[in-house]
Amino acid sequence: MDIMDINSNIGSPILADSALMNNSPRAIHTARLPYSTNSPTFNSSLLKVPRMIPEILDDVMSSGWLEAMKSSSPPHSELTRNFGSELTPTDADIAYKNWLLKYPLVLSSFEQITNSAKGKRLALFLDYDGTLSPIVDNPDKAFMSSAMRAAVRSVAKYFPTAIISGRSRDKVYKFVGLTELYYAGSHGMDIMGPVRPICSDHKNCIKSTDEQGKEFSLFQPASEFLPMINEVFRSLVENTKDIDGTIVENNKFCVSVHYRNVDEKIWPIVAESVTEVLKHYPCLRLTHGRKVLEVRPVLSWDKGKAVQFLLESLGLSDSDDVLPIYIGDDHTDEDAFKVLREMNHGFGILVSSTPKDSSALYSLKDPSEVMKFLKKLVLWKKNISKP
Ligand SMILES: O=P(O)(O)OC[C@H]1O[C@H](O[C@H]2O[C@H](CO)[C@@H](O)[C@H](O)[C@H]2O)[C@H](O)[C@@H](O)[C@@H]1O
Repeated sequence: MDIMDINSNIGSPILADSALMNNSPRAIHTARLPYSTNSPTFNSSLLKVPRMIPEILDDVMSSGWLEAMKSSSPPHSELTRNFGSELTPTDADIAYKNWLLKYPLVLSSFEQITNSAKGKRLALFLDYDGTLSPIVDNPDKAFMSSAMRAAVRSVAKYFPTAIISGRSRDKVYKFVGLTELYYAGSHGMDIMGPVRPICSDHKNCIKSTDEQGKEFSLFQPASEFLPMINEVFRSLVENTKDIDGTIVENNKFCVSVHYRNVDEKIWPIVAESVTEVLKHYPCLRLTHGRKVLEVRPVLSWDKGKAVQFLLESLGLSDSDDVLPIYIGDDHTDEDAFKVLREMNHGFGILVSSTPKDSSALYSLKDPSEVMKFLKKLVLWKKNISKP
C-alpha cells in the first residue's frame, strides 16, 4: 500500500476489520457495534455505521466476550515457568517447544537474521508493555529497567528506532525517556516522527518543534475523536467505579479498561458495563489486549499503518535495501506483523512464553530476551562497521 492509500483511508474511517470475515469471538466484539448518541462537537459524517440488533448484542454478551477476556493473557505461573529446569516437562512445556518450531527463537536464529540484513538498512519498531517492560498489576508502575533503557539507547545510535504503543504518546515517552527515538502512541494514532514532505500530504499532520527546538512532524489521524474519547473515558470511569480492581486509563485517542485486578467471577460485569457505555457510541469499537478492553475509534488505522507511515517518513519505504523489524507481544502488534509479512519486507518478532497464533516470523520469550536481542544487534553492527 502506498501513502496515497493510507491517506484515502483517513477520509473513510469506517474500519474494514479482517476479523469481520470470520466467526471468532474477537470478530464479534470488534465488528458488531452498539449504537446511538453522538457528541455535539463531532463530525457526523463519521457516524454512518449500521445499527446492531438487540439479539446480536445478547449473543455478544453471553458468549464471545468472556472467552476473549479469559484468553487475553497467560497466567503468571505460565509466564514464570523455567523451561530449562530438570523437572518433568509438562504438556504446556511440550506445546511451547513444538510451537518454537513454527516461531523460532530469534536469538538462536541470529546468524540467519544477520545474513539477510547484510547490506541493508535496519529499522526497529518496538512495542512497550510486555516487550520493553514486564507485565505488572499496576499499569502506572510498568517501568522499564535502566539496563533495558541503555540497550534501547544504544540500538537507536545505529538504527532508526520507534516505539509504537497503545498508551498515550506522552505517557510512553515518560516511561522510556529517550529523545533519540520516534514515538507513536494510542496504537499508532498519535505519531511524532521526522519532518519529511510526507506530512504535507496528510490531513491531520502538522510540523512542530520540541522543547529543544528540534523540528518534528505530528500526525494524529483520529484527532476528531478527541472530545468523544474524553466523554467516553468519563462515562467508563463512572460506570465501573463500583467494580473492585477495575482501572480505566485515558490513552488520548483510545481508552483502556483494565480487569487484571478484578475477581474473574465478575468479569462479565466489567464487560457489561463497557458495553452499556459503548452502545451510545457507534463510532467506537473494542479490541482486546492483555487483561484489558481497549476502546478506540472505528478508523482504518492501527500499528501496521503507523509502521508504514514511519517508514515513509524516514525515507525507508519501497526500497529493497531496508529491513524493518517489529517486536511486540500483543494482539494489536499483529497488525504490524501482518503489514511486514504482506509487504514481504522485514519481519515481526512475537514476545511470548506460551503458544499463540501469530503473523510474526520469530519469537522471544520475554523482555529480558528482547534486551539480549537488541544488544546482539548492536554488537553485530559494531563488528561489521569496523575498518
Ligand atoms: O501497545 P503496548 O505498549 O503494549 O500497550 C498496550 C497496553 O499496555 C498496558 O497494559 C498492559 O500492561 C500493564 C502493565 O504491565 C498491565 O497491568 C495490563 O494488564 C496490560 O494490559 C497499558 O496500561 C494499556 O493502556 C495499553 O493499551
